[in-house]
Amino acid sequence: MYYLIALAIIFLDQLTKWLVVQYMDLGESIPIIENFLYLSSHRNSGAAWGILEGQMYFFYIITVIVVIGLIVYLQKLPKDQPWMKLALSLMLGGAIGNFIDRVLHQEVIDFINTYIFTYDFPIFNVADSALVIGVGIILVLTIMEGKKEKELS
Ligand SMILES: CCC[C@@H]1OC(=O)[C@@H](C)C[C@H](C)CCCCC(=O)CCC[C@@H](CC)/C=C/C=C(\COC)CC[C@@H](O)[C@@H](O)C[C@H](O)CNC1=O
Repeated sequence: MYYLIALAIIFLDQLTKWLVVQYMDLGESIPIIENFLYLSSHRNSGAAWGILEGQMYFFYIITVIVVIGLIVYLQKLPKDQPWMKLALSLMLGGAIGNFIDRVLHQEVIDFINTYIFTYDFPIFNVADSALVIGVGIILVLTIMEGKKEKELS
C-alpha cells in the first residue's frame, strides 16, 4: 500500500520535470508569487547545493544503498507505525525520482525556486520535497518518541 505513495511521488516528480523540460527553456524563470516563489528551469549534476558536482557513480551507489535500506526498513516495520511508513515511502519515491534523472540525463531537473526572506534557497523539485518532508517526519517522530520515554522513565 505504501508503495503506491512512492509510485505517486515518482509519477508526480517525473511528470513535473517532463513539463518543465517540454515547456520551459533552460534558465527561464516564471514568477508565481513575486519575491517568493518562481518556476525556474535549472539543472544540477550534484546533490543539495550542487555539492559533489558530476560524481554520478557516487550518487548511484548512495541512492541504491538508500533505496534498499528504505525497502528493507519498510518491510520490517510493524503495522502500527503509519507515520513512519509514510515518511519512508516519501523518501523512497524522492530518491527514485532523482535517480531516474541521474541515470537518464546525468543531472537532476530542478524548478521550484523559492526566496526564503532574501535568501535565494537552491532550486529544487518534487523528489527533493518528498525527501525533505520524509526526513522531517522521521525527525518529529524521533523527538516525540524521546519525549514519551522521558515521561515514562
Ligand atoms: C533533498 C536531498 C537532496 C537530494 O538527495 C538525493 O537525491 C538523495 C536520494 C541521493 C543523494 C546523492 C544523497 C543525499 C545527499 C544529502 C544531501 O544532499 C544533503 C541534503 C540535506 C537536506 C536536508 C534533508 C537539505 C535540502 C536541500 C535541498 C532540498 O530543498 C527542498 C536543496 C536541493 C537542491 O540543491 C537541488 O538542486 C538538489 C537536486 O535536486 C538533487 N537532489 C538531491 O541530491
